[in-house]
Amino acid sequence: MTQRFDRTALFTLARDLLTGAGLEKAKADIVAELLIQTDEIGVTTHGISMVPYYVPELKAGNMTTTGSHDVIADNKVTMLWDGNYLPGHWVMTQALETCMARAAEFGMAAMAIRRSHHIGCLSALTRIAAMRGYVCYIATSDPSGEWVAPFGGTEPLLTPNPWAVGYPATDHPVLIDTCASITTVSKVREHINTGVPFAHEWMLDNTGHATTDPTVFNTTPKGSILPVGGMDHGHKGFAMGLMVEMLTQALAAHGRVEAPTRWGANVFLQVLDPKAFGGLDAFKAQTDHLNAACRANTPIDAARPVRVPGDRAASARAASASKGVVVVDEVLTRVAACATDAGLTMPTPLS
Ligand SMILES: NC(=O)c1ccc[n+]([C@@H]2O[C@H](COP(=O)([O-])OP(=O)(O)OC[C@H]3O[C@@H](n4cnc5c(N)ncnc54)[C@H](O)[C@@H]3O)[C@@H](O)[C@H]2O)c1
Ligand SMILES: O=C(O)C[C@H](O)C(=O)O
Repeated sequence: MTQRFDRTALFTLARDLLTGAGLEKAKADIVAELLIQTDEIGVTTHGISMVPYYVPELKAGNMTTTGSHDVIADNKVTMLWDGNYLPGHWVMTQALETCMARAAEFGMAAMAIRRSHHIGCLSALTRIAAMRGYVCYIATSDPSGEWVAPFGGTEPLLTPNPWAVGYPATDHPVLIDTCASITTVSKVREHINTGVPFAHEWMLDNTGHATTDPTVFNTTPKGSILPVGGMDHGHKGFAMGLMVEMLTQALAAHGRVEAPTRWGANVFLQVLDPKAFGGLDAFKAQTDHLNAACRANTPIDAARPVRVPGDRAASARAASASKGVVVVDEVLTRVAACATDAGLTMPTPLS
């Protein structure tokens, strides 16, 4: 079940919950704005859903409430930052602005970031650069997290390790955003909270059997999420997961070697300026052509035409603007409990 809410009311609630837990207002404005934009593009697991997870982090001092990142290295086109466990959405807005400015000057820029806090939905971030005419790649891992076993193994060792590419097209950006595992930790938590098994065998129990049961996360020893490709060709998801850990931790010279125990995010960000290659118009001519050919492809099921990544985000944004922002019941229950704890009133649903 879902309900729709006014975006300003949801933004205000998210911002007030974050400032109430100690985050300085300028940063809370940015985090809350990006969380609501995430809900607006239909990624309900990583929108306002994250606030009840961030609040205890802020209160415990695990998510830093004030201050800035440190620049560890700056070679103009390549950079390394330390995020000091500041809110990932804030760190990423600073990193994106820096990389877009460098890409405008040099054609491309890449940055590794160590010790940010969680950066949320990657396509909400790549979309910022794609809307401004850039190609943007973002990958993230958490060197303190162990949720996904290497293919052929049974012990969780990696994180879901999402990577995303956003790039311009005429109608709306293409937003590819996918984990190296079949699903996310947040989705597993949602299924545990609602008691609903997965429709397919997306999990691996601690004896190496594929299962629909999300609660294998809670066994001792712990089960895990299967890599993309599952039991059949999970070597592909494992390969993607290794790539993301390398880009985000080896380039950041910080990762599992240091064995951090604090929830965090290492990031790799790359921005390319099509103007420094064949030009933005020529770029869009190619992406528009391929997108149109994909959408025109004869579908297996006429009721489910081919969609290009980013199409659903665009239609969800349009529906959010006209009808309000969707919040799923599982999220609403946790956000309402968080609001009650903070002495805040929940907004009234629109429908
Ligand atoms: N910050 C973090 O640590 C972290 C970790 C894991 C995931 N996440 C976020 O969680 C979100 C969900 O990740 P996910 O891997 O479950 O994504 P997903 O499986 O829902 O989608 C993966 C990709 O497939 C596309 N897609 C989905 N259905 C499609 C269809 N029928 N046709 C064409 N394209 C389709 C989506 O647009 C997306 O590009 C992402 O936004 C990700 O950034 C964040
Ligand atoms: O929530 C996390 O701990 C990581 C990530 O956002 C996920 O959902 O997998």
